[in-house]
Amino acid sequence: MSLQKKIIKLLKVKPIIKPEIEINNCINFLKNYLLQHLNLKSLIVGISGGQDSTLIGKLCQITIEKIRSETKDINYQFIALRLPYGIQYDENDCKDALNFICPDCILYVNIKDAVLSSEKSLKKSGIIISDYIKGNEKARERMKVQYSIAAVKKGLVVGTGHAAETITGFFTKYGDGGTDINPIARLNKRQGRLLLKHLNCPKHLYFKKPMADLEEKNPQKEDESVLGVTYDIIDSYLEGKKIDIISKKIIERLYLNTSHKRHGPITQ
Ligand SMILES: Nc1ncnc2c1ncn2[C@@H]1O[C@H](COP(=O)(O)OP(=O)(O)OC[C@H]2O[C@@H]([n+]3cccc(C(=O)O)c3)[C@H](O)[C@@H]2O)[C@@H](O)[C@H]1O
Ligand SMILES: Nc1ncnc2c1ncn2[C@@H]1O[C@H](COP(=O)(O)OP(=O)(O)OP(=O)(O)O)[C@@H](O)[C@H]1O
Ligand SMILES: [Mg+2]
Repeated sequence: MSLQKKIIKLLKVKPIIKPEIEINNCINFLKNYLLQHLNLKSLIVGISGGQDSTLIGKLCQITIEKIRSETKDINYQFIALRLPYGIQYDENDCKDALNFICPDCILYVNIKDAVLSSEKSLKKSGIIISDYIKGNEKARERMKVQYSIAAVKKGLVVGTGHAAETITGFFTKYGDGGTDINPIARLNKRQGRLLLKHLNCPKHLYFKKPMADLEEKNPQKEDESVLGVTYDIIDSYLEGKKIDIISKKIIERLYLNTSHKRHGPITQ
């Protein structure tokens, strides 16, 4: 079996999807998990103003509304987290995403002081972190805040990771990769876009160029410029299509180099 076929099988990506079916699949997946674990009462997602968190935020809000209506238990809630590092460049997109999602609750925690404090403490021990490493610290600080809130609010941290990120390892280990449940893991980037379109999301949110926006020296750097390959090509690869040989090599190298990110800690 070719590596492409193995990856597709492992990540469970379908070549063609029906958005309404995938939306219901995600909602039922989240709903069933919550109803099987009655100690959990909330879903928690960091909302960045980007495509993935807009989709997951909307799916979580719909799920919670459904559970509330079926169980008559008003304690179930969706908590959208604003987690900027200082001032966010795409603040307006974030507001638009929240208007689209209409979350039960919005909490705002600025992660800048915590990240700077961590950088300062490391410096005192002689460890100087680069702008790139500091970017990963931001992602881990966001993870930490989400888990603090989950602990207080009986929550489940919902991940926004999808197959185009998983295959390339394009996430911070134990940062945005550190979550409890990932409803869109089997979708690629353009399939996520299809779901948002079906949910009547404002176009500018799902046509926005994907960006991690973690580096201070390169604000709003597009993911594709870091990856060296476009999401469109990654998506085609994941759908089993034939792509050009250079892109295939880039994707498969990224996949093989990041295998440690797709499982738990290495044991003997
Ligand atoms: N072979 C190996 N076996 C086991 N563990 C290994 C390992 N190699 C490194 N490691 C560990 O992994 C660490 C490196 O992993 P990590 O800390 O993740 O760091 P790294 O993979 O270098 O950086 C994360 C990348 O994801 C991008 N990102 C982050 C967040 C969000 C998004 C987004 O748009 O979605 C993208 C970010 O821009 C960056 O390019 C090492 O410090 C080491 O501890
Ligand atoms: N400023 C932020 N505020 C809150 N959460 C954030 C912020 N930045 C990143 N996150 C969280 O980290 C996740 C990973 O970031 P990522 O950039 O992959 O996704 P996105 O911004 O939702 O979509 P896109 O990939 O299209 O930019 C986000 O989905 C979100 O949950
Ligand atoms: Mg983003």
